[in-house]
Amino acid sequence: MYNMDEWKHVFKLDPAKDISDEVLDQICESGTDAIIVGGTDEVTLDGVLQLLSYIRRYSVPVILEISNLESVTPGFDYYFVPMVLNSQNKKWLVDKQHEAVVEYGDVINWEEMYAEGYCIMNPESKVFQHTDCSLPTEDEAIAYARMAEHLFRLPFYYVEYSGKYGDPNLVEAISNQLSNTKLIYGGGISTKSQAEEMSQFADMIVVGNAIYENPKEALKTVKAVKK
Ligand SMILES: CC(C)=CCC/C(C)=C/CC/C(C)=C/CC/C(C)=C/CC/C(C)=C/CC/C(C)=C/CC/C(C)=C/COP(=O)(O)OP(=O)(O)O
Ligand SMILES: O=P(O)(O)OC[C@@H](O)CO
Ligand SMILES: [Mg+2]
Repeated sequence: MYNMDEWKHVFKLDPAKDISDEVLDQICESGTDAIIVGGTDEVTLDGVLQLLSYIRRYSVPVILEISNLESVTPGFDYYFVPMVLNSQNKKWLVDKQHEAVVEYGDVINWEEMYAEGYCIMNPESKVFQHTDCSLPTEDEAIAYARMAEHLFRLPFYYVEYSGKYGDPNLVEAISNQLSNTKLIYGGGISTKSQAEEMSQFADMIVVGNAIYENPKEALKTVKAVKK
């Protein structure tokens, strides 16, 4: 339906956070390639449905990044399924996903599902703590990327700095290892120049918190990477 290979910029909206209709309209009309709906905690079915019905008035593709089973609903274009590669607890790597497939395996439309191998690099972030991660060294993060590409053949490897701007040198080093697996970078992008810098290396950049903190600047990140 859509060509994800061409996506360079996505906004991530958190169903647990308040946003005005005005900002939501601007996000949907910004020219971004897609909108991801997702967050770490307090993601409810009500919150997800509210965002979905609003975004659906626009033509922008909309993806649910699944954080819990209770908030999964039909109606999205795609579903991204996180697998946290640097979690110390296999619950966040494979068990939660396995539980979902045991229960709903017969009704899943696999064409809509895309796995994301997450490498979470900010120890201060909620998601790092929630999923019991350990901080990888640069070499270890590169090794996860190699596994994502060559062993697991994942569609996406997600370098996640949630809430903090990350290290462009690491993102560059990781990008040099990936050919088929797409590299997603997210975390702390709040200006045009940060968006430009990370999109030199990542296939797709994700802008989340800046939407809530400084929507005017967040909107400018779209043009910065899509010139
Ligand atoms: C379409 C349909 C109705 C289908 C029915 C069948 C069905 C239910 C299919 C689902 C199949 C499936 C395999 C589901 C997986 C279920 C699941 C619970 C997987 C676990 C995912 C996981 C590891 C979650 C942990 C949290 C996490 C990594 C979330 C990702 C998003 C993320 C990193 C958010 C960061 O949050 P952020 O915004 O930075 O946080 P702040 O609030 O601090 O800003
Ligand atoms: O909220 P920020 O820090 O922009 O991060 C975006 C995204 O990677 C969060 O999952
Ligand atoms: Mg967020």
